[in-house]
Amino acid sequence: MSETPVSKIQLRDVEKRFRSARGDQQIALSRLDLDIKAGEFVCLVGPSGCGKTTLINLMAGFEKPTSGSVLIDGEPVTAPNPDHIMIFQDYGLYPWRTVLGNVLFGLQARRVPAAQAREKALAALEMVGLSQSIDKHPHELSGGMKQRASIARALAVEPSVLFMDEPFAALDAFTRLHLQDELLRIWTEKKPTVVFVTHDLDEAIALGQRVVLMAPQPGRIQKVLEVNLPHPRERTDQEFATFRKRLFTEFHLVHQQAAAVEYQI
Ligand SMILES: Nc1ncnc2c1ncn2[C@@H]1O[C@H](COP(=O)(O)OP(=O)(O)OP(=O)(O)O)[C@@H](O)[C@H]1O
Repeated sequence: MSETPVSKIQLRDVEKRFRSARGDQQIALSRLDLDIKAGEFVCLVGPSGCGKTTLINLMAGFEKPTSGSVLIDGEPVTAPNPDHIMIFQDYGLYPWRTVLGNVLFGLQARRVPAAQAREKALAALEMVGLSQSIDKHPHELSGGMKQRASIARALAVEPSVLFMDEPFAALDAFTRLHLQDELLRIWTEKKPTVVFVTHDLDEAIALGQRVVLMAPQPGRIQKVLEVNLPHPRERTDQEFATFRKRLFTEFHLVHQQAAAVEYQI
């Protein structure tokens, strides 16, 4: 597989409001600015309801901003783009297709000639370690294998951006660590731009070049931290522990502020 094209993402003064069931407006994201470099790996963290999913949905074109602009490579994002792939927590595999059939799907949709599509699909499956399971159906796979299949399906079409919304949240700790390492290996090799939402601060530190800490009410960026730790990042290293302490301290502050707003302390 060749190296993936990469894209840069710019958000300028982005606001997103939703109308609640009662009819009043809720500000999910307020006046948000963010620049993500081409080929960068950025993690979004923050307490529940701070707008992480809303933000990634805006970048992926599933939602439109109420005001402000979301640009990828200078073009406004107005709809989902086949070169910008979203990977969800629930895998999104077609149960009636085999693993290979699932990975072929996106290539067939792009009318890639059959032989070339098969070659690309097999290469992507090899990359995620699923070469032995290409004829299985999703119900025959473990959670980790399903998520690997969905990553292979995304990689096969060589996306310029990978959006990942808590992709490993449903997996056990061992599988999760393993897939984090695999994702990093693939990113190092292919270098797509990656935007990764997680609740797990350790996961964000292990993966991200930058960690974007968000705060709620209204959803906004509280702090952007550069993770200046070389790969592979050992979760037991002193530098990792030091960074973790910094991020947890910041996270704690966000929580305290959110609680103060909620309970009007
Ligand atoms: N379609 C919608 N209609 C109305 N309100 C919405 C909608 N989507 C999100 N919201 C609201 O916007 C805010 C941000 O939600 P969002 O799901 O983006 O947060 P999050 O940080 O991803 O939360 P979590 O970590 O719990 O997944 C929340 O208050 C949520 O209730």
